[in-house]
Amino acid sequence: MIFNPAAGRRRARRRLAGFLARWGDRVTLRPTARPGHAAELAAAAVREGFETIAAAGGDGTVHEVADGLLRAADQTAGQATDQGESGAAPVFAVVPIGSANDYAHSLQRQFGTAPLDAPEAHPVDVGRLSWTAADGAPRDRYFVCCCGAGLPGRVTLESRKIGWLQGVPLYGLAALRALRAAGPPEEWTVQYDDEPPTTGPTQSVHALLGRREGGFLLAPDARLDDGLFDTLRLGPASRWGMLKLLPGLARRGPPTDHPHVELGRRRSIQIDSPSPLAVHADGELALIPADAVRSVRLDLLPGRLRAKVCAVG
Ligand SMILES: Nc1ncnc2c1ncn2[C@@H]1O[C@H](COP(=O)(O)OP(=O)(O)OP(=O)(O)O)[C@@H](O)[C@H]1O
Repeated sequence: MIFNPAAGRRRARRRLAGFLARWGDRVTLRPTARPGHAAELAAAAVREGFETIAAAGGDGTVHEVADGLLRAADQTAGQATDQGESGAAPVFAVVPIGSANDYAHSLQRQFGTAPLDAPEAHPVDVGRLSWTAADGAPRDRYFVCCCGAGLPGRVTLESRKIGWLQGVPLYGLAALRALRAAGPPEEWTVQYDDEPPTTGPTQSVHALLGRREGGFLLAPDARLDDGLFDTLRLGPASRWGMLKLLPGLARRGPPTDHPHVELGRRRSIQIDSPSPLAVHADGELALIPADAVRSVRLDLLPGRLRAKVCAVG
């Protein structure tokens, strides 16, 4: 179990105590020491052969553990295939002790909770964000719940500067600040699957596997195992138009009849922007404008992970 002591505004330790009173004797607990450490610990746990790898934290911890697990599983599967073995990836368990716990919400809603030692886990889809770095090297990042480019990336940047809120109030305030700082929407070219690309003023593009992004219900009907992203593209809404949209987005999801809201279900998205992009993956910053990346691609990998969520407390 990879445990982020900084999750849940540092209330994680207390939230975990009751869980460990029940499961502690069957768990190898590995606390993180810094951001990014959870991915390294997850990769090491795959190489050590653990059958279940749990992320105890919020969505950032879930993201890092899943990314590290999948990356290491790719390597061990390659080695196992070379040696004629099956190389099944470990089960990914979520112990939600963070603030928003968006991924746990979707897992629980669709599959219910499961004990940590139960063998059953559900095949779920995974997203892969890929780009070419400024040095010309290809890079990628797995995500399990959501990925957002443009405004949501800038909202994530703003949220890091606010230490005293969490959940929807945190991301609501961060959205207000990001909107205040934003210029007019730029002309992005977006291509879904093998549809023709379209170019137009775009605030943001979102790809959801789960239902929520930063606590906002952006994809109320999303399913974790349908082989599709629920996509949302926000067009040239004015700041005032965006402000009017936000409360509904938090509670009910995007309107289906709004002229600047484009919804869909797709397997891949290619985004090209004239300026460097801000992109988050599961709420963790994957790209900031200083990275000078203007093009990203998102691909859905169906049933790539076996996952479950455990009840806490
Ligand atoms: N030991 C640590 N010290 C400080 N930060 C850490 C540590 N380990 C991980 N982190 C970072 O803590 C951040 C927050 O973690 P996480 O998202 O799990 O909790 P949360 O923000 O409370 O939950 P949620 O995302 O569900 O609202 C992540 O960006 C992660 O990289």
